[in-house]
Amino acid sequence: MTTPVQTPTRHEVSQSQEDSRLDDHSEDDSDVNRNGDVDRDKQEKLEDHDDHYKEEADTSYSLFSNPPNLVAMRRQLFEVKDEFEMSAQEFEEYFPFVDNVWRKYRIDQKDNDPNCETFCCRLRPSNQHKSSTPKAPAEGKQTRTKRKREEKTCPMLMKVTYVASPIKKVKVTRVTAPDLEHSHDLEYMDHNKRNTAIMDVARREAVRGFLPGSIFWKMQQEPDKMDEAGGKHMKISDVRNVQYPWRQQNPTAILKAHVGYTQQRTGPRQPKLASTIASASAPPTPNNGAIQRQIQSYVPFPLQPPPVAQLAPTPLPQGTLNYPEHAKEFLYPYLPHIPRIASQSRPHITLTWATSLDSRVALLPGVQTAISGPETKAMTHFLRSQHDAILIGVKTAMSDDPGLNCRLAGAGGFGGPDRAMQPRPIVIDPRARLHIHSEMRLLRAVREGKAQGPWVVVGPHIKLQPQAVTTLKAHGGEFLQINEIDPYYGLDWEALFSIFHREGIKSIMVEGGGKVLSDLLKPRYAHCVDSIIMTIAPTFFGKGGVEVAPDTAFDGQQPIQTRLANVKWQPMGQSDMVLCGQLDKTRTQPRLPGVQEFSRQPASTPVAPQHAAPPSVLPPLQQHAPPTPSQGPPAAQHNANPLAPQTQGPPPLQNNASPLPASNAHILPAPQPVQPPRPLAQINGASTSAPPGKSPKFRHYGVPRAS
Ligand SMILES: NC(=O)C1=CN([C@@H]2O[C@H](COP(=O)(O)OP(=O)(O)OC[C@H]3O[C@@H](n4cnc5c(N)ncnc54)[C@H](OP(=O)(O)O)[C@@H]3O)[C@@H](O)[C@H]2O)C=CC1
Ligand SMILES: Nc1nc(O)c(N)c(N[C@@H]2O[C@H](COP(=O)(O)O)[C@@H](O)[C@H]2O)n1
Repeated sequence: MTTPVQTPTRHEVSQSQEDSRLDDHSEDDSDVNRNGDVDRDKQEKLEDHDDHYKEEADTSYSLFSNPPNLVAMRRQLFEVKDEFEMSAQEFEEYFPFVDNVWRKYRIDQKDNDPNCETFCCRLRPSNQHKSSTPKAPAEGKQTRTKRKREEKTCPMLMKVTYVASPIKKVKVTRVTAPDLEHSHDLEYMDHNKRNTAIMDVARREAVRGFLPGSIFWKMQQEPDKMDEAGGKHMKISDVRNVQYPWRQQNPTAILKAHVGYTQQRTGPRQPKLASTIASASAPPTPNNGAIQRQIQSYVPFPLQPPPVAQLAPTPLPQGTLNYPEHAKEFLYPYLPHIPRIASQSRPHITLTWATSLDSRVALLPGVQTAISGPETKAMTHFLRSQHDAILIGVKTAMSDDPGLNCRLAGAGGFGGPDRAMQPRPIVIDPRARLHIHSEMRLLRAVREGKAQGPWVVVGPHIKLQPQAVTTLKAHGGEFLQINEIDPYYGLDWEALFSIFHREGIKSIMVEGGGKVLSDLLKPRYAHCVDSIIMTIAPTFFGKGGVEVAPDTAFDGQQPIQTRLANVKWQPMGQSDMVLCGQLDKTRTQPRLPGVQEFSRQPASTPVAPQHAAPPSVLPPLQQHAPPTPSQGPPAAQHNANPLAPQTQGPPPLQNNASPLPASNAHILPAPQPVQPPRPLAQINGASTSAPPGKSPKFRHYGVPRAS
């Protein structure tokens, strides 16, 4: 028998937290050049940088202390074929490995023998009344078990009799008839519920302040021990659950990583990048089990819906959407690209929303407003299927009561396998204002098997309602209490994204609302944002609508614009336009080239002094050379509506692997003959033709008003 691992004392825990804080060195993505290659110099610097990660000094120990013959003992305690005896100490050691199979069975008081305990299989139907609201799952149990349990029942009973002899021992006897078996195997129970012993392995590390991702990774380093202990189906969310009470007590603790975990995160920077990625799709080999599992857990949902043949023949729910194959090509360059994600320590971020022409996402605050037509709506659901998570602000959650799931044919709950293609909804709710109740659409969708449990991100020192915690957890959701929300400065998005990345979220689709999008459009977050996909509808909402607009930013004293690069436009449906692009991270153009062209002031023109732009604002004109015609795709591609019936095959596509066009030149009208520049005064509206002595009442643009 092995010695149980000592749980560290409170003092040891806090000491080790103090000793070993994990500095987060999120890299920006500029080390990956346009061809997707990692820049060598930058790579070397980053590798040096990584040496400064503070990890636990020695984490080379094993997390497991499995007793001998564990596989056989678990089997014996599961089947209870014949009566057998073991020492009471042994029973106490082995039983926690099978308590996901057995629970205590209440028998009548009169039959109660104080030396006997009866256990029934956890699938034995209970006589107690079942409440309609789901209960919080026991630690380590997956909520989806609930549905399976309703399908499967098992009558098995066993009895444990304590015998007082020189050494205390137990007699384990089957109560049910000898020919009666469990209606399921042991693996079925391991799949549905974790046993206490395997959860204790995670718990011991959790209370030492390790990151859930790191604990999970460390456990997977010993896959055989994990399997023999019944942990084959363990998930990172189990580790998070087991750490939850400790996190509540230690809200300010900065979690640390095991040696090797951070290297694993940054693994692709190491020379074996190509083979590591290749192994994600290779069949498992006997000696790469640990790596295989790890990579599988990081691979986002399948990028394509499963082939139709795999879909269940049952009728699809009402509202199931389809997005045609040929229309997807246009979006691919802007979607998460697994090898690229693997080379960065933050998730791929796509900002995507539907907007009016005056940049509003809703007619009024709190009013959910349909903007997208049916085709662009289906596109949104395709985008959802391509990301690990969807993120929204709490006001969107409160006003829209959204489902935030993927309703495309082939997604989990829409003809596809369990939760396939379903992203994790994430709500930013610093003050825990969202009322969590079982009838909200986010949770209803989970119960219907059509969504993942949502994560609600709250700020530090928030007292959570126990009922809200219970309800959320019962639906596979989580409250994530994080320090990266400051009540004054707001959220540190970069830090938050890096946390998500460590929690296994490798791509996030940010849907809104106005506040969240405006925040992420600020130049200071440009390095976190990979793509922008907007649906623009030909409508104005007016100034009372919910606006998406970053604050005006300055570079020194100069105002700077937030400009998109690598832009593609695509008409879609009756009247929508989809715009894809990336935030221009170079910020070399303080003004639109056209404005500079018009603003150039001929020496002879008199200019009203109050409207003259300070010359220093204007960089030299030649910096803005017009894009060469070869930079844009042919105009025909731009005009093709991908959702129009396909008569001659799909529209011409861009090669995903090639760099995106560097400008939006292809959407501009054909070049006009060059006109001599007009005087600045006309453009700025300081009409030089106002009657002498009178200042102009209105500003006029274009042709000066006749006096
Ligand atoms: N057309 C479209 O595509 C979409 C439209 N919408 C619409 O947008 C509207 C909601 O937008 P809006 O009112 O701007 O609200 P948001 O949904 O952006 O939520 C804003 C709230 O989220 C929290 N939050 C967001 N960002 C931060 C941050 N950086 N730091 C700290 N807290 C943050 C704050 O919560 P707290 O106040 O508690 O501090 C804040 O008030 C709805 O009407 C919805 O219908 C939404 C999504 C998409
Ligand atoms: N793509 C798009 N077009 C619109 O017209 C919209 N109003 C939105 N809104 C976003 O979608 C959420 C609703 O999602 P469910 O359909 O309930 O799953 C809403 O909350 C906004 O985030 N999007």
